[in-house]
Amino acid sequence: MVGLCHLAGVGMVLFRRPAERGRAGTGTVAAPAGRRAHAERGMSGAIPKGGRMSRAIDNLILAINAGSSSLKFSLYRHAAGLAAVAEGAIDTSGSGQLTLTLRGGGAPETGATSCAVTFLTGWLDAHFPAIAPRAVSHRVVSTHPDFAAPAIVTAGMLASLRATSDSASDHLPLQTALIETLQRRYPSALHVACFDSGFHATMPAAASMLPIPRRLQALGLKRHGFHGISCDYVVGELARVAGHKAAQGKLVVAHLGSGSSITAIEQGRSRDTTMGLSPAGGIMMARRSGDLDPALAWELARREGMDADAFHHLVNHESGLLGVSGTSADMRTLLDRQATDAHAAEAVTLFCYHARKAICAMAGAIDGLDTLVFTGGIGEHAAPVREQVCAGLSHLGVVLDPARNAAHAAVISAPAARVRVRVMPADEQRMLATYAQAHLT
Ligand SMILES: Nc1ncnc2c1ncn2[C@@H]1O[C@H](COP(=O)(O)OP(=O)(O)O)[C@@H](O)[C@H]1O
Ligand SMILES: CC(=O)OP(=O)(O)O
Ligand SMILES: [Mg+2]
Repeated sequence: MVGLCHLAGVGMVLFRRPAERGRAGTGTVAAPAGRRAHAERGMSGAIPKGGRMSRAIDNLILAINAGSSSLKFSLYRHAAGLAAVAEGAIDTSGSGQLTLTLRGGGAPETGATSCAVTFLTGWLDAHFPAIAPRAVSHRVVSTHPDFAAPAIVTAGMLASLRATSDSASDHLPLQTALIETLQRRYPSALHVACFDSGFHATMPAAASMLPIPRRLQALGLKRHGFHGISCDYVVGELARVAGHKAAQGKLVVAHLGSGSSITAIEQGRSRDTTMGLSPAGGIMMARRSGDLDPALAWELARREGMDADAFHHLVNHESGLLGVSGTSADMRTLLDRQATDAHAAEAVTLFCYHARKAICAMAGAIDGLDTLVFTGGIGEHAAPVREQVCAGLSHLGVVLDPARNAAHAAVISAPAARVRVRVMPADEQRMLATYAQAHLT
């Protein structure tokens, strides 16, 4: 399930190598920063013909987003706005070779290495050998109590992140390795850590408290939430495309990807979200179970002698779409197979049902719903999933326009529907770069 890659000076670094049958896949933050990400959108660039940018470019920001099934990166030139110079993603989900796909098309490049960090740095060296970015902005999935707002990376911060990396085992080992490697590669750059939970610091106590004894709460055990950088981006993007009033309204964001969560946002602030203490909580995901009956840990300990580490592995790596289908964690594969494979069909049905119930719960948290946004790899690309999720939400005022949904239109709700349903591409990298800009000026 898990591979190790050795990086000079970094030691053994974890990266995911799931043993999966089936096909490998392909690809308290200050609100003003969110608004800037959208106001300053510049031209979308591309690497030059011949594939190599030999001259030095000034004013670059590199944004690094290591998710649980992909390592996404964007290189921006920042001046008045953020102009993308190169954007891509390394697919880390499959059991085969790593592939890198540039945003905007082109054939995927295959890595000569099975280590995503080495592949990325090698690619950057090959295509942008002379650059010295002013900032490198890193997405960090951590629940460490000391970190919420984007901050300059320090040695102390890195040590704390490393010490707690098991709490987000799909993300933090790779993310800390990336910080260390890129610090060495770009020593003159400002390295900024952007915390995925920071956006959720505005959740009220009713949403963030766990109903456990106060003595345990005093240890800092609480619901943190994740995908906050994605949510912050969505709020800013909604303001840009639909106006301030829509962005300040009652908004539910369904970030459906390898990790999936549903978030309730009002007046641009997080009010509740499905992921909690860890990214394994909330709705069913690719390999994560989401919320379970608490008695399950006790039952498995009693019946199978399962210990804490085995339970942690079960709920993080063997469950979700993979566990229910028995064959694949990739929604594309399951949709392809559902007509002929009952377990694949059941996995899709369960995923959509969990997402639908969670949308109702999140609308309950903010007493209504004006806008529902689908984002993330599944949310952006899987029309049948959006259709199944929204079926049964008409009581909230959600009614899809089937043709618009099939076409992945920006607005997929029926014109007369009370709730506006949107599809928005996730762009955590642009948000990361915007946070870094705030540290440069
Ligand atoms: N066309 C598609 N149809 C259905 N699912 C898709 C499609 N494209 C991507 N996905 C799903 O999106 C997931 C990746 O989502 P993403 O948000 O990029 O994940 P992460 O950020 O966790 O790496 C893939 O595992 C795949 O299941
Ligand atoms: C928090 C989380 O699950 O992130 P991702 O979906 O990028 O893996
Ligand atoms: Mg992601």
